[in-house]
Amino acid sequence: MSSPLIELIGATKRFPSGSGSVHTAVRDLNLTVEPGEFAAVVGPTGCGKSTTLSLVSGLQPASAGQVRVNGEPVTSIPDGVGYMFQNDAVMPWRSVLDNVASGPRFRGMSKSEARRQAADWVGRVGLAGFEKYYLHQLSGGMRKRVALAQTLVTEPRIMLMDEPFSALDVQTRALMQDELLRLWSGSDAAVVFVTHDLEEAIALADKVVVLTSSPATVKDVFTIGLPRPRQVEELRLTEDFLRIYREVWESLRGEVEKARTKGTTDVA
Ligand SMILES: Nc1ncnc2c1ncn2[C@@H]1O[C@H](COP(=O)(O)OP(=O)(O)OP(=O)(O)O)[C@@H](O)[C@H]1O
Repeated sequence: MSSPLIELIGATKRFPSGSGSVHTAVRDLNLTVEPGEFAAVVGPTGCGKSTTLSLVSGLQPASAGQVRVNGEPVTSIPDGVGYMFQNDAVMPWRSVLDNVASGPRFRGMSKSEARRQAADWVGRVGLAGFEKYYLHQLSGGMRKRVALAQTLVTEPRIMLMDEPFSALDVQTRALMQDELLRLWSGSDAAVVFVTHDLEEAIALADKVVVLTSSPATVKDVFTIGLPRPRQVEELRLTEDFLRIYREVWESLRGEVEKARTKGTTDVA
């Protein structure tokens, strides 16, 4: 049997903290993600969600356990990984087109081919006509579309997304969620999507992974059998969605309460 595209086996991450002690951010975490699967990761604030992503991206080596991508141990940033974070990695001094072309250029593609592919993706994210604009001329939602095109233009096999839409207003956020689902559905990419927002997690994902309060380990994994294609705003009103929400929240709530007791003030 072939191994999953992403595999964390007993993954643990410790960071040095003050006075020579060690802080365990992630402990004995097991997780698999298959090609074409959309996994959302939720957990209390500060529990270790971003650290979990950084293990998959190779930005942080595991202190113990194994992290594999495509069956190979992760020792550096694996090929075929695209990122999208809360703060976009867009360059304000470059036009929309050149921002999107920068990834393929960095990977050695000729300027003309990179721009051709970038123009295609700018169109696919709904920004045709804005190729020559600079970032300050765009709304927050449009900048997010640029970031999405930047991520997708390299046709990643794995998309690591860390609260990419959390800075957007509610309506723009829903639009971007739909947009992400539409674009991802045409690919075979595996997605790991970290969010504080349980509704977002359920609306987008095939499975929702609930992490414990710090240190993060997997508490529960919920399969989300809601049919696709999905329109997130309509989906949220359905009985099935609310039933799943109650079920997952039941699991998450205990961890949020534990985190609060430990002194964390924000909620998942
Ligand atoms: N590079 C680092 N060095 C030291 N400690 C770190 C480092 N990165 C993360 N941590 C610690 O690990 C813990 C988990 O952080 P992480 O950012 O993974 O949590 P999170 O669940 O993504 O947080 P949030 O919900 O606020 O986004 C925190 O206590 C954090 O301070």
